[in-house]
Amino acid sequence: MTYSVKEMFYTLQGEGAQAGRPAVFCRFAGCNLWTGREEDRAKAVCTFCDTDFVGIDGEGGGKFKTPKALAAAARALWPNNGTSGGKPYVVCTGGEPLLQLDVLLIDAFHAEGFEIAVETNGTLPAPDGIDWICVSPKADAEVVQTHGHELKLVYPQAKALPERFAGFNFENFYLQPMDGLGAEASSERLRNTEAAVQYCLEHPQWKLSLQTHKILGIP
Ligand SMILES: C[S@@+](CC[C@H](N)C(=O)[O-])C[C@H]1O[C@@H](n2cnc3c(N)ncnc32)[C@H](O)[C@@H]1O
Ligand SMILES: Nc1nc2[nH]cc(C(=O)O)c2c(=O)[nH]1
Ligand code: SF4
Ligand SMILES: [Mg+2]
Repeated sequence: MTYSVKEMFYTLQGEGAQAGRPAVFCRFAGCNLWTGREEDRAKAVCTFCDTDFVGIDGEGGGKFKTPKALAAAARALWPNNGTSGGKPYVVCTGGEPLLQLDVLLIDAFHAEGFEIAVETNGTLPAPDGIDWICVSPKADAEVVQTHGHELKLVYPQAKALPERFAGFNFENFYLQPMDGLGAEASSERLRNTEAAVQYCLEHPQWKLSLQTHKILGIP
């Protein structure tokens, strides 16, 4: 199959249990919970998305005709072609990466030496072979991927209380404060961060995930 990638870049994982780890981000185009068009946001299943995943026009983006071509392009972004120490790490995100990430691409990433992580909304089952599965549930979408390495709930979502997911089979449970989108974004982020801190303190199964790349001003 042909893979449609919005952008691909090398940065630090900003969120969750792997925050601070150098990673190639592969942002697949398209999502099953929102078209990505602002005029459709209010009636979408997922309404708070902070990401542009439409098209293939970003840095490092494009159409990749084979798994090998995409994996090689990702590997070319790793410093010194992998002789610099550290296991090459690719984070597949989007959009919704599980619309496109298949076993052939997983095999191709592994053949390039990558450890593979995925950031998914959990509405599609993850294929075998992914090394790190992060599920981020959305209030109005049923989660079918109920096991993995981290569950990272954007908080607060009125119809997705943490209690709904606390019994799922994950190694780590995170609350990530919802970032605002409009003019009041920074005051909303602060208010949501305070609420998330309070919830974690009262329910220590849960840890706080900050979007540290936004704080640092890196991609
Ligand atoms: C853009 S999504 C792409 C991957 C996948 N579609 C998903 O939702 O997990 C990447 C991460 O950003 C989170 N996210 C999206 N919008 C956010 C916002 N406004 N504030 C905080 N986190 C957000 C998502 O919940 C997810 O954990
Ligand atoms: N630095 C950085 N870390 C991230 N972790 C998850 C991201 C995402 O958009 O999926 C993301 C992102 O866009 N940038
Ligand atoms: S599911 Fe993920 S990519 Fe899709 S709209 Fe929501 S946050 Fe954005
Ligand atoms: Mg992001």
